[in-house]
Amino acid sequence: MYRSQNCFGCGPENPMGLQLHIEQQDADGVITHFVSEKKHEGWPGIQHGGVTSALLDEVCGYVPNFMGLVAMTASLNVSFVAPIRVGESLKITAAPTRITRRLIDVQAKIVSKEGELKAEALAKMMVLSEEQRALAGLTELS
Ligand SMILES: CCCCCCCC(=O)SCCNC(=O)CCNC(=O)[C@H](O)C(C)(C)COP(=O)(O)OP(=O)(O)OC[C@H]1O[C@@H](n2cnc3c(N)ncnc32)[C@H](O)[C@@H]1OP(=O)(O)O
Repeated sequence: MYRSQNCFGCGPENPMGLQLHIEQQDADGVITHFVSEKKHEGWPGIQHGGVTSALLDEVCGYVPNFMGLVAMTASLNVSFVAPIRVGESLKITAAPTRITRRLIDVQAKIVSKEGELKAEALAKMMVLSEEQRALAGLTELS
């Protein structure tokens, strides 16, 4: 399990970030909660799609992270199913659908408090080799 204090998604020291607190839900799944604020707006009153994508990306990143693996998002395919209103409380989950040595496929979802599906994503998380970790400058993680 690795932490990055300044991570845009989960870093507690990033004042511009989403400051998500992500927990392990079961063996491999993860969960977090988020309330959309005015600063996350795109169209008036509606959460920006980039914020939605960042929420999904972050929970996908925590699936390999909880497995003790350093991985990066190789691809993220997002479906924006229904508008997310400013002020809405959201539940965000992710779980692996396929695990191989180098690639972990992850499915993530955002649902409202009432259980309405708002967005979903399929991500391919690439487990970094030692060489790729060094190239990315990620050898000193703790
Ligand atoms: C605690 C903090 C949590 C943080 C969560 C946030 C997560 C993020 O947002 S990470 C940031 C965004 N992502 C990035 O910046 C990644 C940028 N991309 C890269 O660094 C590289 O493209 C990387 C590492 C993904 C893949 O590197 P590359 O050298 O192409 O991989 P390589 O080792 O050669 O490929 C391995 C296999 O994967 C396949 N592959 C590579 N990319 C992809 C892809 N996008 N989709 C599918 N397959 C892929 C290759 O074809 C290859 O297959 P095979 O072995 O059958 O030939």
